[in-house]
Amino acid sequence: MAAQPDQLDSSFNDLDYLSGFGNSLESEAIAGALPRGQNSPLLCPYGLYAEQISGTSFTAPRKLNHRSWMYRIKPSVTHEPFAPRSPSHGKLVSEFNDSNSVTTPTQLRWRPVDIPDGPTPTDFVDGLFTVCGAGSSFLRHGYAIHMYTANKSMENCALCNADGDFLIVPQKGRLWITTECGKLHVSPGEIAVLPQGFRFSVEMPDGPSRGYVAEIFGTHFQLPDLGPIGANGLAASRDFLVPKAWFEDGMRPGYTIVQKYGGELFTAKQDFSPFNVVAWHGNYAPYKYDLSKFCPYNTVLVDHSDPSINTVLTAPTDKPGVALLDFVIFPPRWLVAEHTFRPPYYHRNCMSEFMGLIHGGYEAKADGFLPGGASLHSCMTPHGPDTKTYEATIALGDEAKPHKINNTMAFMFESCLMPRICLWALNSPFRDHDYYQCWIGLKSHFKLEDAAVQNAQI
Ligand SMILES: O=C(O)Cc1cc(O)ccc1O
Ligand SMILES: [Fe+2]
Repeated sequence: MAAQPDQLDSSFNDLDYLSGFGNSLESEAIAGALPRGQNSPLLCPYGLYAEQISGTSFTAPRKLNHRSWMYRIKPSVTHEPFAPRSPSHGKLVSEFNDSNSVTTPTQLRWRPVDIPDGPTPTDFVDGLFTVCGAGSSFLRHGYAIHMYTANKSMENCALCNADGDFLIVPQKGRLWITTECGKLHVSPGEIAVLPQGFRFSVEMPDGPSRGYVAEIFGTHFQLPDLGPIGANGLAASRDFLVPKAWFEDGMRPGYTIVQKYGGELFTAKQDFSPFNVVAWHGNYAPYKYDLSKFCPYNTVLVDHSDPSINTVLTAPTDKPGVALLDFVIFPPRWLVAEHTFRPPYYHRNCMSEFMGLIHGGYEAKADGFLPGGASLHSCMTPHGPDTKTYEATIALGDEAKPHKINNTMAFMFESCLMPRICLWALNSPFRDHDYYQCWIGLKSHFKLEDAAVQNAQI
């Protein structure tokens, strides 16, 4: 059969996906496995069990309602009782308070955290640690920002996050994620969203791996409105890829389900794989997105656009225009503004900004912000370009020609909630305690003589 245009695309190299954001989709690993005309027949095709997963309350308005139906070999309830995981994890937080985190308005920056090597291999679950966050998964309002460093695949176990949705940003090493809806292959430069409640298992085919995770409680990611931009631009719905049904049958003795519930981990044993869904349909499913597909917008005459112009996904609050968490990127793009200071402006923001770097450099920092590193500028904490960036920009002056920033992919998790910081992050050996030095050298360019000359001319 001749190759379809989509199959020539590099994302389709290995796996085939469904596409679209928030669509109602359906997929059968075996033809005829999806019941027709109803969701819950007395007997499902092939003797499968019908099971619904709800991502919103049953009564959520239709445009916000998320649910899917899975047709599986055994229902997911077929397991022994949950018990606290031993050893307990200890570095995951889902309700931020003074027993597990502290608060500081200081500008924070971290070098990339070392990836474990040597005799104690670490998988995605053990390698995940909370950096900061706010609110509570119990109260269904808030977020947590985690990072992971790991070097081995999860074996005979799956994670289920009852607390919220994970938005995973791999920085080093691919992630092969098996989910109940099927498989996702995610490379650095792509992101994956694992919505609340889905069971998934992460393989690390490249060994040592590192990345960032934003977790949101009580809501889901949406595509941002485009307003006057129009009907196209930024992230296109068709570029979001959803797995096709994939299942495994047979016994898997000692299989462990790890349930993250209220920031704590619980385990339950079962003797079969949770990835036993032969067919599914609905609009609640994991997905991935390749950031290089993003169509960025920017100023074409003067001044610097606010970073919201490049929002990939947004998790809303009930207040219009106020995000629980925006995922914003700073992709390769042309800078063309005339008589304009082109790097990010100096600013204080009522929202809090956590930033990471996937590869390359970041336009506001000449040094010290490295791929795999991170920074946090909390609510109203001043920040902006470092001294080197400021001086280099001014030195170039008005002669700056249109210029393309290449080989870069920085991102920001921006939230209206003020983050508390976990002590292991604040006291981390990777914390850059000299971060403030990058601005200390900013000197006054104020020339009172110019005012005197002008005043004399009046
Ligand atoms: O602080 C940052 O580097 C992120 C950022 C970038 C930008 O172009 C404008 C505002 C902003 O907060
Ligand atoms: Fe900022």
